[in-house]
Amino acid sequence: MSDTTPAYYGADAVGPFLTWPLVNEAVESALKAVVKSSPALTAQPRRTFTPIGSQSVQDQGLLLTMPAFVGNYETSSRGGSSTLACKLVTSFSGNAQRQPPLPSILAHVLVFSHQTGQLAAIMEATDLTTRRTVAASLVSTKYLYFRRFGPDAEVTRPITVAIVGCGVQGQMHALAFCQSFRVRKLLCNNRSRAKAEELAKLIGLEVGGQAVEVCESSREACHEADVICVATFAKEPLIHSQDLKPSGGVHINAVGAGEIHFSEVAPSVYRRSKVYVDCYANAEAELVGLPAPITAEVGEVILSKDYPKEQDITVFQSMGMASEDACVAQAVLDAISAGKDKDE
Ligand SMILES: NC(=O)C1=CN([C@@H]2O[C@H](COP(=O)(O)OP(=O)(O)OC[C@H]3O[C@@H](n4cnc5c(N)ncnc54)[C@H](O)[C@@H]3O)[C@@H](O)[C@H]2O)C=CC1
Ligand SMILES: O=C([O-])C1=[NH+]CCC1
Repeated sequence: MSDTTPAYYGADAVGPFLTWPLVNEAVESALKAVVKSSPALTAQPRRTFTPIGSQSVQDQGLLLTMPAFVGNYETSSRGGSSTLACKLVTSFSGNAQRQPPLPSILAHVLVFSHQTGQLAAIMEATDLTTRRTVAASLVSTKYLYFRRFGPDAEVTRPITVAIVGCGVQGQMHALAFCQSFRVRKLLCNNRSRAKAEELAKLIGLEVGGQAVEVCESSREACHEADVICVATFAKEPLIHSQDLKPSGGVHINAVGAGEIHFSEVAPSVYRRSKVYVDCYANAEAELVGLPAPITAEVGEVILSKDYPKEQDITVFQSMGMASEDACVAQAVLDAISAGKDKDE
């Protein structure tokens, strides 16, 4: 009888495989796979939210279950690939205040054989979640911002980036944007100044080569930014229309805010913007009340090459989707197996 015990991969085993080329490619595949006209076969039922009620707002938490099957999607290493997975992720926004602090978002992904349904692996996915979310912002910025200026703009065009919210997501966005694009200036703002200062120091140590400023307000951070990444739990808007560069030509990655994804950005911004999402089906359920129509899915833009105009204000309303986790987890598993095959 064959051994049916699933393999367990902890954070240390997964971490070395979460390189930007691997994660970006898997996330771009997922963004394209969910588009209706895509040749990939995707089933991504609505994710469930289980609220964990408590008297204290700080202690409130959520458990999300996120299943996805992505069949016959393109990868550079294997041609057509398929994946069946379910991510279990919790969101406890008070965790950062605990002693010692814990991440607000904690996750595992279960990866199944799409041929037999057997559970093949359980993978720690906290860092995977952070990186795939950042990758969705990187890919969106490439196609929704840079490509409006030409085919090589993501390599040649210098940009000023604002980071609003310098927690786990904000830090990883700052690092990845500075490492992936020509960032001439990085402007950091956080509710508590100490975290923005911590991030400025980290960027100086890890990247260097760009000016880094700590800003007292989100307005100060955003007023000259070409690209803005906002990742907080704020229920009230942090970015207003008058905070943006008067000339337009701004892209916002709206990443955070927990249950109401769009609360960080003011209606005044949405009303002037073209809004893009990772997936229509999730948007229908999770963006009820969004103060603007949705222009397209990011994957539609990648496939159609119908890029925004130079002076447009664009918002990537990132919700996070299970297909991204499934494609990244599968790519990590494939890389682990390829490494094992080489050793044998
Ligand atoms: N779109 C997606 O795929 C994903 C989105 N997220 C979301 O990203 C957001 C940030 O997550 P993490 O960085 O992991 O959390 P974190 O707890 O590490 O960082 C949150 C940051 O936001 C700031 N903040 C919290 N509440 C605030 C408020 N009311 N006003 C201003 N600033 C506030 C905190 O000072 C902290 O620096 C959350 O809303 C989370 O749900 C997380 C994972 C995936
Ligand atoms: O997609 C995801 O994993 C999450 N979105 C919001 C919290 C976690």
